Amino acid sequence: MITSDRMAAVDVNAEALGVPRKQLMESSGNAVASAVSERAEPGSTVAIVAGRGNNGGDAFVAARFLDEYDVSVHLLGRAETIGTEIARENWDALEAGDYETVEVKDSRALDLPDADVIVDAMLGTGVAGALREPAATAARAIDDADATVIAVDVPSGVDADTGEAPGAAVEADHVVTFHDQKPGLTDLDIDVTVADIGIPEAAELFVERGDLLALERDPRSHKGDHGEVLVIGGGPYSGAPALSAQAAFRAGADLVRVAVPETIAPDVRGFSENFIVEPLTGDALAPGHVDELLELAADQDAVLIGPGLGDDEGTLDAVGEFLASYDGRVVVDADALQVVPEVETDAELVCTPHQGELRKMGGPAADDWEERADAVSAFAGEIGATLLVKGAHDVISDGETTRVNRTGNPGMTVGGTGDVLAGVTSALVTAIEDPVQAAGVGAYANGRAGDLAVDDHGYGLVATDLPPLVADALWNDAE
Ligand SMILES: NC(=O)C1=CN([C@@H]2O[C@H](COP(=O)(O)OP(=O)(O)OC[C@H]3O[C@@H](n4cnc5c(N)ncnc54)[C@H](O)[C@@H]3O)[C@@H](O)[C@H]2O)[C@H](O)CC1
Ligand SMILES: [K+]
Repeated sequence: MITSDRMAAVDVNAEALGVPRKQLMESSGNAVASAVSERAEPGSTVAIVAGRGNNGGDAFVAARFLDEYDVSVHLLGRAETIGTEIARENWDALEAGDYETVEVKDSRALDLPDADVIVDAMLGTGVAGALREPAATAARAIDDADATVIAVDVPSGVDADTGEAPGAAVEADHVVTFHDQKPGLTDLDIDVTVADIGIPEAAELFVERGDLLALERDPRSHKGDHGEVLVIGGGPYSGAPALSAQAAFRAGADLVRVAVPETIAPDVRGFSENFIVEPLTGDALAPGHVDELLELAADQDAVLIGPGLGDDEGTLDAVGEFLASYDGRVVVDADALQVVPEVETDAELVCTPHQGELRKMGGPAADDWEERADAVSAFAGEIGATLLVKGAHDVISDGETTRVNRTGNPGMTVGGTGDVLAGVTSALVTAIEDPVQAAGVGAYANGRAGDLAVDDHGYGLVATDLPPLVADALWNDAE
């Protein structure tokens, strides 16, 4: 089962891993042609009704595999409005190959032949809202026709994730969907074929640039929409909470508050004028601070607890009490991690241990990353948290979904890069709904930033190089 957002990411990841989209479209088109030939004898009349996106593109490819049929392709619009290069190339190939193609100027002009099979290739996962004209009238014309209707990927007008049709929709007899079943198709009592179109398993497992699509922002958003983060840290160390806070900004947080013991508050303030520093009495986090922290955390979108806390007993008690009473999203890092296995909490935990900290949490040790992926998935399920286990290959899992990140380099063993990753992740869990995807993008961006830093500084990179490069990795790194 795969949602259309994840499908879009996997599609781009496949391309990043060397499988061209054009090849995916060829495979999709081939699968559609197979579905036609399983339901109609050669010589039958096949009418293809195509939209101007890649859903239509799939059917242009299918037409080329249906030479033994009497095929006509009806494009809803003019060829020059075809929206993607690969669909346009496939349309041009039809015209060059003397296939029967019709550009339907408007819905009144759709003149379907008396067909044995109609292929519905108007819209797939790109549909947004109720069907607009001419697709709406075309959908009714398809339903009124006395033909077997085969839908490409999703019946046009149906939302692939919910199965709902806010407006007109094609009632298909059969759907050929690609790569994996779509949630919205399972409730429709229609016969569905899931066609393998050559997307490698790696495109779902490895975090690649397709996963950055999850960060696309609604243009109508406004201040505060993109994450208010509270960082709880410091005590013996002031650099760690400051680095995490800076990293949270660079990963898109709108507001960052930093709650640190008053003894280091001036240092943290000195690090950047962007933070709102909330001084805590004394020189270390203590149980007496918990109520104040819960108040501060109440209207935040995420909390990060751990950077630079130190591990004296009172501090760890305070972490346990905070987690036991908080029910929002919390990224837990560094010394706070050891508290997690013993604490009962309603909070949604995202833990970011390195392998040594994972063992201290009672987690598995496994050198080989594939073994580690399975072991981390099992442990994440056991403790009911999302784990991001750092390593040459970072492993991210919540026990259900497991991702692996391969960006980064040995230069990143320098102190502080973990504080940056924790800060980045605390901002991303406010922007990306699924914590596994958020942590995966966090690991990817942190590693990419490290790779960009090595380009500038070799292995002389330091953690403070990373935060600005994280922003580059997230927003300026399109290949
Ligand atoms: N993901 C994969 O691995 C592959 C997907 N393929 C096919 O591509 C489509 C998705 O293509 P896309 O171009 O993103 O969108 P669509 O073609 O589904 O639709 C876009 C098209 O429709 C217009 N439109 C959007 N909303 C409406 C509306 N409410 N009413 C009318 N028209 C609408 C929009 O303007 C565009 O013109 C996927 O389903 C697969 O079939 C790849 O080819 C194979 C791999
Ligand atoms: K369709």
